Amino acid sequence: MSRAPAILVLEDGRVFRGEAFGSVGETFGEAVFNTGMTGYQETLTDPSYYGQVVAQTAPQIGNTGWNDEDDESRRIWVAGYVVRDPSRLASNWRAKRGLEDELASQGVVGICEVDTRALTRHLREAGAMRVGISSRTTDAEELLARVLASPQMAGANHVPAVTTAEPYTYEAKGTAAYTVAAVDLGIKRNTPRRLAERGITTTVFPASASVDELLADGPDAVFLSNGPGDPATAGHQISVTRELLRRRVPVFGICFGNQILGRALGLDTYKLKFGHRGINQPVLDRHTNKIEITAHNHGFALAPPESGEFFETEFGRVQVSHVCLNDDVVEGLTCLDAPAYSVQYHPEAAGGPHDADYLFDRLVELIDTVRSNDAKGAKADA
Ligand SMILES: NC(=O)CC[C@H](N)C(=O)O
Repeated sequence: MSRAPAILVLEDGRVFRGEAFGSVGETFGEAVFNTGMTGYQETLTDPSYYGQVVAQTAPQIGNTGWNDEDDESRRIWVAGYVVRDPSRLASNWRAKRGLEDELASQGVVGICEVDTRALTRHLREAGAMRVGISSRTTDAEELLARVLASPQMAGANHVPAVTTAEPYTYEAKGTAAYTVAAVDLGIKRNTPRRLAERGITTTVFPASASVDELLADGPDAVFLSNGPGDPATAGHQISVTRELLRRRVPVFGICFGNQILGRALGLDTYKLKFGHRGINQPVLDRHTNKIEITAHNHGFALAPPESGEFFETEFGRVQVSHVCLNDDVVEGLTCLDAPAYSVQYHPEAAGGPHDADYLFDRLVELIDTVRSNDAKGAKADA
């Protein structure tokens, strides 16, 4: 297959030359790398990647084609895609078409035949930065000028671009025992699916939903999803979360949701040098002292509290309940005096291992505890 020449230019001037992959054109975003050996369809359709140009460190991508089941949302969200060697064959019983056809039909600009190992090592050394990919020009200087004029990830509010316009409901499987209101900051389909398996009916709300809208049908808990952009821009959701904490509504947050809960509890967020993106990140759960292998996709993180594992907030004591064993990054919070907890990674996986699935069981346990305390309280009042 003959391909047009393409170039990739990083904002520090480093240039990689390759060939056009997917749509022919030009695109800009934050250059990041994902280390997953599998799961490229889920990666491409994860709304948390909005605004990012994703390089896959696995050398050959596309082997299992594209199917009709594994999309994690309604479309591909990455700003651009970088691979070493596109598979010439799509071989899987579920494949409906090839990866490149899908990229082209969704207008996603990519580049292949790039030394993704050298690119990744460069990003690890120099940190995540802006990048441009073009199959319209081969002039690196000209593209660099446009890269330098493109927007930064720090300070980016990308949630409005990915959130649902209208609320929708995902029904529980079997007996419906619980209801959850989910704030869609860029939710992946596997989350309501995981909740449904536990008898939870989930209503997914636009990110702009107010506390009253979220609580109108009396849900048992509120879920804060993953999502793209800088958590420092999520002021509305942070104040919604503070109100939920005040009203003692159970809250569970993942990824962006963990950053929102943390900020609502008074912690700061900061940008990691190059982030965590992959499906084999070791995390310690301090509740059980067990290590789980987890799926990550985050470029920001919660700043560790000065007091260490435990810290005091206006909502009571909080524990840093999960930490990443590669670099000690805060990976989860548990409120000890309020019904709220969160993790920085992806218990819904897709792609990735299922070690963290227990976190959805914890939500059911939390709701049951709150329900039985409420029942006791009502009895005591009577
Ligand atoms: N997957 C996510 O929710 C990512 C959260 C946030 N956008 C970050 O990069 O850290």
